[in-house]
Amino acid sequence: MSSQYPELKGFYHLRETIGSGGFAKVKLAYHALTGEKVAIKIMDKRALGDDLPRVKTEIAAMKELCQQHICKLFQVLETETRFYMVLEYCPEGELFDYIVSKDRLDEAEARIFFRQIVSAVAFIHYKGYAHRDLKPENLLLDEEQNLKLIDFGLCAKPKGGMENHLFTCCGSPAYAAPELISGKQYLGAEADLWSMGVLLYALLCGYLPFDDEKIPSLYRKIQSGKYDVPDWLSPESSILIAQMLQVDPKRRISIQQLINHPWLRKGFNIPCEFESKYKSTLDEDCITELAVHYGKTRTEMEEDVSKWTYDYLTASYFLLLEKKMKGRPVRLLQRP
Ligand SMILES: [NH3+]CCCOc1cc(-c2cn[nH]c2)ccc1C(=O)Nc1ccccc1
Repeated sequence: MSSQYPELKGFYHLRETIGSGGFAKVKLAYHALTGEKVAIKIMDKRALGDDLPRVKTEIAAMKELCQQHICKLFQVLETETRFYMVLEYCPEGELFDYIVSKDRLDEAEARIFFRQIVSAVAFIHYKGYAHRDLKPENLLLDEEQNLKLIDFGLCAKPKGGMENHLFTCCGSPAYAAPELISGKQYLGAEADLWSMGVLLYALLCGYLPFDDEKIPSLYRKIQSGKYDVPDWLSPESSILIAQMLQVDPKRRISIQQLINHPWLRKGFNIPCEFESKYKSTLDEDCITELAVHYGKTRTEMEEDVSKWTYDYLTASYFLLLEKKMKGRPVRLLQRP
């Protein structure tokens, strides 16, 4: 296997393919130095064709977006023919499959997931990004059933901030906002809020609010803003969904209002926190373990790690930190 991916030899032990979408293949792998599992997204440059800029967009975004509900990027490798992105492993798969397996979620369970989705989206908006492809296939579950947002290939960081308009029509039709599919200019944050309304509906109902095999009739349904309200939806759930699925983006609820919404606070009584739980200071135990392994002083190791080059050292630091956050020993497997 590694002969096919010589660049990974000695650094990662590749295992089975765990996902593939279009131009990318995602494989389970073990990070050799820590023994931690990772997901490696492998993209062939030739197969990417015009989609090559999407990879650059995704890499640049994921380097900036370190948060507990965003799939963590650990390392980037580029060769003549390929890109590799070493990512946080989410063993419980897509939220999409979880919803299908349960038909639909009850309000309490939907609320736990939706708070995590709001946390991730509020964070990327705060950092000046719009995701633009929010859907259950792009929300993965880690071993503690926490959601991790993936696929920033279509995200946008409008120049001059989130108040500036976007033009590209993109994302998955069933989750796309009316203003986005009507070819008008739109605000990324407002389009993401619509997609989150479709997501919440899918969590609570187990099917989509707007659906049709033919794209033109799907678009008409979206632009009508009319959808079925099943009798199992509580009045509070229906009100929140209606506030998000407002055809006029100016009447649509904002992320700031959503964070404090009574439906989201029910049973929690605290707003959705979206600040990153990742500390900006370096963890001493991880630095010490790496310094010993590489035969450097702690100061030298702090300088090297602080460059955040997203090479094997960056991955080793983050994965040691993951071990620590999961209460495992902060130890590298191979001692010098
Ligand atoms: N719908 C998800 C299919 C698997 O894709 C991934 C899985 C993981 C993953 C799995 N475990 N941990 C992380 C991390 C990233 C991706 C991903 O970005 N896939 C993708 C996105 C756009 C185009 C092509 C592929």
